[in-house]
Amino acid sequence: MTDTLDDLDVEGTTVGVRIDVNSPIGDDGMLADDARLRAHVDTLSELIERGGRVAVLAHQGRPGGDEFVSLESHADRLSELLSHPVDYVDATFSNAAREAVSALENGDCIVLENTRFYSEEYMEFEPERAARTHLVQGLAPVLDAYVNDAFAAAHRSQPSLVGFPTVLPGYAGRVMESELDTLGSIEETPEPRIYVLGGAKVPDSIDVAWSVLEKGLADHVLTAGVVGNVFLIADGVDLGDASSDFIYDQGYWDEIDRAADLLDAYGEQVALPRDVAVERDGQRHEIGVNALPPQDGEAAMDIGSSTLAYYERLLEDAGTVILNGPAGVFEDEAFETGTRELYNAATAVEMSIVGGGDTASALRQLGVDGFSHVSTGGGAALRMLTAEPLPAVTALENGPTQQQPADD
Ligand SMILES: Nc1ncnc2c1ncn2[C@@H]1O[C@H](COP(=O)(O)OP(=O)(O)OP(=O)(O)O)[C@@H](O)[C@H]1O
Ligand SMILES: O=C(O)[C@H](O)COP(=O)(O)O
Repeated sequence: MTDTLDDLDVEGTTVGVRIDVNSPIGDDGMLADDARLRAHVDTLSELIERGGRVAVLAHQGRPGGDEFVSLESHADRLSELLSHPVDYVDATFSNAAREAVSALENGDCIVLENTRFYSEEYMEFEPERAARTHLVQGLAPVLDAYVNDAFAAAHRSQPSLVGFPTVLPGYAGRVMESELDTLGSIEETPEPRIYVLGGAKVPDSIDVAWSVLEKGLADHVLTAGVVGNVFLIADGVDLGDASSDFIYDQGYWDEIDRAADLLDAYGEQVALPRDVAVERDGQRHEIGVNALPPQDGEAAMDIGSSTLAYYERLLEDAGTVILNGPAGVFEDEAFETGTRELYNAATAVEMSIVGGGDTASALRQLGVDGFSHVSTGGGAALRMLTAEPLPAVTALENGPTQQQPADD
């Protein structure tokens, strides 16, 4: 169990708060979607209202990527969402950062620079080593406590996530607390338990499928999206050149053998699409698996209505459903049906849990809601849903094992 904000004496305490606001960025280099910022409003408002001195730490994008930008527009948007001034400081652990943090008064909030502007932050370390990085050694001396609210990054063993709680008392923020409460007790959720694996991250999904079937966590795994296409090919279905080329181009060709091995081991429990939707004459056209391959150039873009009916029947008996990844190319109106209908059917299950950032935005776009829990995390949620520990949570649970570096 980790301590939470209920265990922290906030007033007058200088708190480093790690949040996950890794978001889509527009062509102008500015924040294009604020969903992840909204998620942290409760934690930050509570710390501000309780008189904390709040220094926010977060990453944005990956080095070299288009979304690797500063957190200045995030700070502006946070200020609007919190209805409270939030200053931006373009430093993370230098003298300038330390001075800004030391100057905080009760109820003040600042956002420090993108942690990944600093190279060690993009590496994974054991917590003790992470605690010796420049970021932690530079900033920890001016902090009294560390709050981790960045559930969506908790599968990364990076300095801002595992280093600070190794030298400072650590607490789970409200997002982290709610995610751990729901996803941490997956073994106790009502059975039968069904995992629906769609989307495009085929290797991750196959890892999850193996893990939950081996551990006896899943009664059934339903496949959809690119994941479903890979399983169909593994089952000997000819999906045609367009879908096969797509899978090959994504570097997922070897996954077909892994999917085939999984079908050999757990075929009874793994459900495959019975039909797919392609684009023909500018319209959605459904083809039964027995009538495949499609015509030249046609790709399987969604699951079809027979698959939906089949999956809906399986979901009727489920106690818990865990879903990750859209069932098709939901961005295209002709191929959003599978995702909308399947996820709608899932909301009727006693316990319905959704993981994945793209999935959450697909559901917002399609207007589907009513789930028991929509996770803020993609990779982190998947890892928890297979009952695997998250390094950042383990570091919080273990508590400080090293002395806080001194401010000299
Ligand atoms: N049949 C298909 N062919 C091609 N692309 C597909 C197909 N089905 C789904 N997709 C694509 O999968 C993408 C989303 O998959 P992804 O695995 O990234 O979702 P996610 O797990 O919610 O994401 P994350 O956790 O990274 O936020 C969408 O862009 C969608 O268009
Ligand atoms: O968006 C995410 O899944 C988290 O912020 C982690 O980002 P990363 O995959 O770049 O480490």
